[in-house]
Amino acid sequence: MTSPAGGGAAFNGGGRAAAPGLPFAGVPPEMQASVDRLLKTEPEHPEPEVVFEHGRPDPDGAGLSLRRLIRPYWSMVLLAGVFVALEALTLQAGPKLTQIGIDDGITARDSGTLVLVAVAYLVSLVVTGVAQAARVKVTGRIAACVMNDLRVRVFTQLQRLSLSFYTGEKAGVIMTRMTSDIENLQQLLQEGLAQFAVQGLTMVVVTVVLFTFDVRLALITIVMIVPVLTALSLWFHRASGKGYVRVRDTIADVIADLSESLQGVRSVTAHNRQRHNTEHHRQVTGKYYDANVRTGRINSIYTPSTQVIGVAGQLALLAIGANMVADGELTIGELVAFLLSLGAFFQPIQQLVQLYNTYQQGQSSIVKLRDLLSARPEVEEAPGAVDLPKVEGEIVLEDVTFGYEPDRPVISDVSLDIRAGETVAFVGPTGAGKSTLAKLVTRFYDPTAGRILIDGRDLRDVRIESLRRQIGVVPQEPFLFAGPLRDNICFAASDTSDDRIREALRVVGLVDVVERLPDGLDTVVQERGQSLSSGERQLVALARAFLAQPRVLILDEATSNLDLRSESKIEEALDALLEGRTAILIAHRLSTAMKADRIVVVDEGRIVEVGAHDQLVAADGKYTQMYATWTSQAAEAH
Ligand SMILES: Nc1ncnc2c1ncn2[C@@H]1O[C@H](COP(=O)(O)OP(=O)(O)OP(=O)(O)O)[C@@H](O)[C@H]1O
Repeated sequence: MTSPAGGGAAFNGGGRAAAPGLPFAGVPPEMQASVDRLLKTEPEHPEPEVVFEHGRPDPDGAGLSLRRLIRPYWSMVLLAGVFVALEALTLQAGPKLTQIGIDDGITARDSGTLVLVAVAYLVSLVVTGVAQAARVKVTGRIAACVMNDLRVRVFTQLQRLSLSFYTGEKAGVIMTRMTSDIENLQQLLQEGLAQFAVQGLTMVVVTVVLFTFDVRLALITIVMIVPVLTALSLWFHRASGKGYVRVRDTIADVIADLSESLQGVRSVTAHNRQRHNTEHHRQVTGKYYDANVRTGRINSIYTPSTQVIGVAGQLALLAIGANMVADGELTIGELVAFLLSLGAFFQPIQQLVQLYNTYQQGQSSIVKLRDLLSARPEVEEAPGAVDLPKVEGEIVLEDVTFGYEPDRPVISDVSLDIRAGETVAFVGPTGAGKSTLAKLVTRFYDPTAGRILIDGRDLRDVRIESLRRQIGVVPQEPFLFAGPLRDNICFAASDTSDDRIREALRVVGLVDVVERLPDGLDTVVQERGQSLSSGERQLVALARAFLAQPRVLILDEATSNLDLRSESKIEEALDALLEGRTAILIAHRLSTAMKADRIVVVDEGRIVEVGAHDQLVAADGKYTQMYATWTSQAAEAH
């Protein structure tokens, strides 16, 4: 489960000398000893179990709870418990030792006892300090382990969920699950729970100590102070509980707004929306500010009030106790010890109430995370799903109906046979449902009625991974990841040789572009591929598809951002790419559609015409009109 040291493997060169001219090729021998020493001090990083399978949802997502999260680390929890008990006990030795020091040392003029008490006091302080340090270390380790497990689980779940989840939930809100919700839990595990135990135990110990000093004084304390303190604490608990819910909700809004404006930065700049966005963000952060001020105000009332009650109580008890000392019912040492313990009695009450809020925040984060981890992907792999063997590529749609919202179908009763190796173009007006049909074929969504077959097998009966391996998609706006261009090109086939990459570059006409880049294939592409033009990004996506060699290819306006020269340059590449494969082209330009064996005209979610270009032009239907408009526009442009 554990590896010797994080990142150690990269440095275990056994003192190999750096190759000349390559300063970072290895660790220089004179530094190896220091590196080994450093690695020994590195903490062990447990390897979280990474299991990703479409058909295996999070096994414990619906039952997520604090208890289950810490259960794998029970031995560390036990150890922390021992340190907590030790800390709570030794903390309370002080007042008792003070009493002995005063009564048996100072009053009795016994310097030996006084020295002994002083030494014992020192030892108790050292033990408290050591126990505290050990407890913090162990709880810190537990929190780090649990958080690491949880982060991997949440990320794996996010990879598993279907596209519908991402259209229904704001990216920023999903981010808060990974940031503030997990951080809340971290705080709870690292300090909260242990403090809860320390303070709880302290209260019990102090109550017992107060009663052993003097039963009457202890009873007076409980009758006089506890009801007032309880009432105040109940108010605080309710008020701050509400306050923290507001804080949590408003921070989610702040992150959501920030993430959206970062993603839409181009549109914001182009439409001069900066001022509007700044004002909007000010309002959103204003609500967060208000929520924080509110909780601050509640804290500012509670903490000093409890202190005033504490001091008033101590004063009253000092007066009562002084009388008892005068009457000879109590020694001075006992009174001082009682008053000291009284101080330690108020603090845990105050802290416990505040900690309860940390606990509540952690619990509400657990609820949110549980919702996320127990969400079932809308496109779910059937338990008996089988690996799809290498397909010929025949695709059949049988009476397919689908709507993103169940009561608003965007595809109605569509039936279509696409032969293996055939190229079919989907054309039709904006919003007709062309891309939706393509998404159904790749099983990004499942039809609400009807079925889709590939080589005679229902898509729902095959394993999703084996299906997607054989279906390549080149989207209109391909996404490039921050990192070397090479990795982006080999996205679907990571162990591709440089020769194959070069061939792909040549075929799609990217050679010139790569040659112009400062580091060629190793040039680092910025996030989302912002440092490349949109046409170049489309070429990268075509190269990806070329390397993946899928049996079925879906090109969603895949060449729409290329100029005519580039498009004609890759025409041959496209022919090579489509050769022998089943292909679906979603086309706005009829010049692209004309390349297809058959054209499918989609309108308002239905197929209205199917046929070869010449047939459809002659049919005097929807396509004839589209073609007439297109030719007249082309003539005008000419
Ligand atoms: N995620 C979604 N949630 C809800 N409705 C959606 C979603 N995606 C698309 N739609 C709706 O479904 C309908 C079909 O959209 P689709 O993207 O398939 O059209 P299209 O024919 O590909 O259009 P275009 O040519 O403009 O790309 C549209 O009315 C659209 O508003």
